[in-house]
Amino acid sequence: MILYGKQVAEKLSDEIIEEVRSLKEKGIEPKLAIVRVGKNEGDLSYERGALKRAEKLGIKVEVFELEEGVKTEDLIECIDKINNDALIHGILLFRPLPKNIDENKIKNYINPNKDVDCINPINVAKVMEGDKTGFAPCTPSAVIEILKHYGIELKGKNVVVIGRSMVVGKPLSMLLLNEDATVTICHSKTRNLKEITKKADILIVAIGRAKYINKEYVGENTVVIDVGINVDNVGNLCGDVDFEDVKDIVSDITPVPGGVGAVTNTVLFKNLINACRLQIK
Ligand SMILES: NC(=O)C1=CN([C@@H]2O[C@H](COP(=O)(O)OP(=O)(O)OC[C@H]3O[C@@H](n4cnc5c(N)ncnc54)[C@H](OP(=O)(O)O)[C@@H]3O)[C@@H](O)[C@H]2O)C=CC1
Ligand SMILES: Nc1nc(=O)c2c([nH]1)NC[C@@H]1CN(c3ccc(C(=O)N[C@@H](CCC(=O)O)C(=O)O)cc3)C=[N+]21
Repeated sequence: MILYGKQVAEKLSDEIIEEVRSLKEKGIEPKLAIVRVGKNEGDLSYERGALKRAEKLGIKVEVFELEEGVKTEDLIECIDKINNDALIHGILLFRPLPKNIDENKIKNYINPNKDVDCINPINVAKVMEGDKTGFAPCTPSAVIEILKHYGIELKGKNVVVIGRSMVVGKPLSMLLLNEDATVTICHSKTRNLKEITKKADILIVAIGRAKYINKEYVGENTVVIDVGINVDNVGNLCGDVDFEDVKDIVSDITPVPGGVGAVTNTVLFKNLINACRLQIK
């Protein structure tokens, strides 16, 4: 079966539309700030998806675009402005940042109550602890939403995650653990990757290499979740998994586009609504 993200996104959107309506009745206009440094294609793709989604949901978005060469101080100034703006409830800062910016310094500046993509270490710690009062990052949450929507049980399952970034792999592994999955985390130094992935009940791929995972990596009953967003050699969006090569072998698979990415931008606004609620208390 193909696990389409669109259906999951539509269901979540219906719930968000209700929430937006009730906030607007109280005189609150939910608003998100997107902070983008440079013009990375992955960032722009996310931004496009998010702007389209926001329009459907009746949510305002302001994009703060900074030039590729900006200094750490300039970015901090931008974040401070957003932190202190009572009419903005959430901040999405695209990562990774250019090398000349000190990401470790930046992440502490984001107001934890506006941190809808879980960049501030306070929210990261809450994910580690299984404390649901913070914000879990959008992409890992989107993966969980898809699995739950399609009734794919996690409890006791062997789940293999490839990738250990702070945007996807690491926090996702914690969320899976919180759902009682048995989690194996793989990365570029992992030996015998194919042997490990073939035994997975659920294989989640977030490595950032176009169509890297082919039929040699999967088994017949594997559920494959492809988080990757890449551009192939003819300019089309594609995942980290070679969809055509594996689709007739595995039991289920998410497409790209129209899979995880489509849900990520909806979870973003679900988190924004929660941020609004935190800030009006
Ligand atoms: N769908 C969505 O909503 C989103 C999609 N993405 C996409 O997901 C992908 C991953 O993003 P992100 O986590 O930020 O990427 P990073 O580049 O930060 O991390 C990639 C991870 O993959 C590992 N890796 C790289 N090559 C291999 C390999 N050959 N074998 C095994 N492991 C490997 C790296 O290992 P090591 O740590 O050893 O270097 C690293 O842990 C990208 O395509 C990105 O565009 C990202 C965010 C959201
Ligand atoms: N702090 C941070 N968090 C991220 O989650 C993050 C990031 N930085 N940097 C960039 C990557 C990339 N990423 C995408 C998410 C959704 C789509 C998306 O909506 N894709 C649509 C297609 C949209 C289109 O291009 O029209 C789809 O897959 O169907 C794309 C890309 C999140 N990332």
